[in-house]
Amino acid sequence: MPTILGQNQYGKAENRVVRIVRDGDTHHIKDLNVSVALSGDMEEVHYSGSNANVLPTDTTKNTVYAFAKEHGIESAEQFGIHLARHFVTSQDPIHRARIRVEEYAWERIAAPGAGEVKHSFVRKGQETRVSQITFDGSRWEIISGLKDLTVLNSTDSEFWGYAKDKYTTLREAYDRILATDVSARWRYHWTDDTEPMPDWDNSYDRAREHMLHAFAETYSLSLQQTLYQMGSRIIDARDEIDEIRFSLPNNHHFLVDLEPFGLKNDTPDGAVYFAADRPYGLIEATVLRDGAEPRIPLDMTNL
Ligand SMILES: O=c1[nH]c(=O)c2[nH]c(=O)[nH]c2[nH]1
Repeated sequence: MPTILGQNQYGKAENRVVRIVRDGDTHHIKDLNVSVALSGDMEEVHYSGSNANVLPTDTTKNTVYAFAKEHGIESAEQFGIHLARHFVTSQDPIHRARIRVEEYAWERIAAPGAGEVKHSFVRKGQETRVSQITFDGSRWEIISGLKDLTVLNSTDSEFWGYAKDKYTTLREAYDRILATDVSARWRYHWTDDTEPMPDWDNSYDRAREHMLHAFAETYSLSLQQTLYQMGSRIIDARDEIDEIRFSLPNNHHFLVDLEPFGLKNDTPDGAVYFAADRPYGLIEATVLRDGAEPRIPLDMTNL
């Protein structure tokens, strides 16, 4: 049976880069995990083992560190744009570069007496910022987002009126806990080098803020409804974003049956829940600007 090579890409994954800017004794830290994936005229290396078109993955790693030194890290997106442009424009056989960046946030330790410490940091335990930068020599695709942003509403959430069959045992809920670990990816309208770029950091902060406010302010009849509110709030408020996709586990909290111990656990005040970790409902959807093309992959969580 004849065979042919299908889709392929290669590069160095998970280059951990930490850059410290020392502004007198006040230091600033950027902490990234950068993955490079290149594709182009790579038939020969697969068919015959000729490496003539292969820029070594080791070189892609070195480039990440050299660029961090030479160009700095203004934002994850900007850094990815520099790298993608470099690989595609400097190597003829490379036609496409995809750079994935995870960013870990650090905050200064505030020590009693010393005020804010200028060079001691504690890693923020909250979400991880993520982005994916793709360049094919003419068009850009920038997808940014976050994962593991854990949120909880202790009221203003109901779930009832759902379809029922002979396997349905779920009790209708008129006041439940709604909790999730938000994983979101949004796609920027910007694709063309000649157009002004968004302010990536500001856009991230605003998108995160809109999403949290919508989560807090929505009186929820389902996690699906809350998801749509979170997405549409961002699309309405941020012109630079055309599409946003969410993957939201429903982190179930079940009231514990304490009847065996003669304890009633049916009042909202002091109610005791079992926080289950699995199985969980998984609610996923994309919210689009009207007319925009859906481009964020359905299974986006490793992106
Ligand atoms: O917000 C929810 N959406 C569902 O689709 C669902 N299904 C379920 O069992 N509980 C919930 N909650």
